[in-house]
Amino acid sequence: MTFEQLTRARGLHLQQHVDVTAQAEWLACRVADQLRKAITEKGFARMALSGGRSPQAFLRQLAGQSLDWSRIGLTLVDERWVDQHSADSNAALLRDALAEHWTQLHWLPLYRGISPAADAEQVSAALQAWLPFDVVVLGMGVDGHCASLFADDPQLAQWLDPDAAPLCVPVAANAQRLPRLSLTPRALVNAGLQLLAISGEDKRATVQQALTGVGGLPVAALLQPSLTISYSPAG
Ligand SMILES: O=C1O[C@H](COP(=O)(O)O)[C@@H](O)[C@H](O)[C@H]1O
Repeated sequence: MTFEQLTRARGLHLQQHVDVTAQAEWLACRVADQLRKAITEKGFARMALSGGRSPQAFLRQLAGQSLDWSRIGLTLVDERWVDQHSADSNAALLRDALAEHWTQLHWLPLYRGISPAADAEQVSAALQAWLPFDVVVLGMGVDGHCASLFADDPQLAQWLDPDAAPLCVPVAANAQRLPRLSLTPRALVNAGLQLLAISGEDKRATVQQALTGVGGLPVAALLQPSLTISYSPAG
């Protein structure tokens, strides 16, 4: 089956873009519309965004949207356990991209500087009052990790449990990566708007593999029928 056929068969939506610029514009408009809708209906909106290298163009476009930022709560789907001065901080990526709105919006940090386990507990408690999110924008590594849910994490099965997983979990360091904090599918599914933004043939091949159920890829746990996959060829 082709990628298009597979996504359709699994009940997912697929939005394809001619390039990363068109993708960033579409994502920003779609996210802004959903935030406005939530603000109109409830008086506030809450969203969780991804870090990494991919979201920069989307975040720049989002910063240019006309929104009442004082009614928007923002957090991350994952974070390296580093403070916001580190080049590895996902919080710094969002803060820099949304600098003009930062003092208005309500920021819920994942990193709190106590310990990964204690920080995850604090975030899980805080998220109780935030869920379900109005908007979740996921990214994905070419290895199929999503948020900071990694295939080689010995605790992955625990973190993917849709009923019993904590909302935010500490992800242990290994030779390849720093300690991290990650939201789990229990926190990330059921959002009003759920997007997975990927770019490039290699990431598309990874999602295709996850859709066929091969390889135990963490992203597979998030490929729910309410999800829209936004795809562009690499820029
Ligand atoms: O580690 C991470 O990687 C993924 C993908 O990042 P990218 O650099 O390939 O865009 C990202 O979604 C996640 O938030 C980040 O912490």
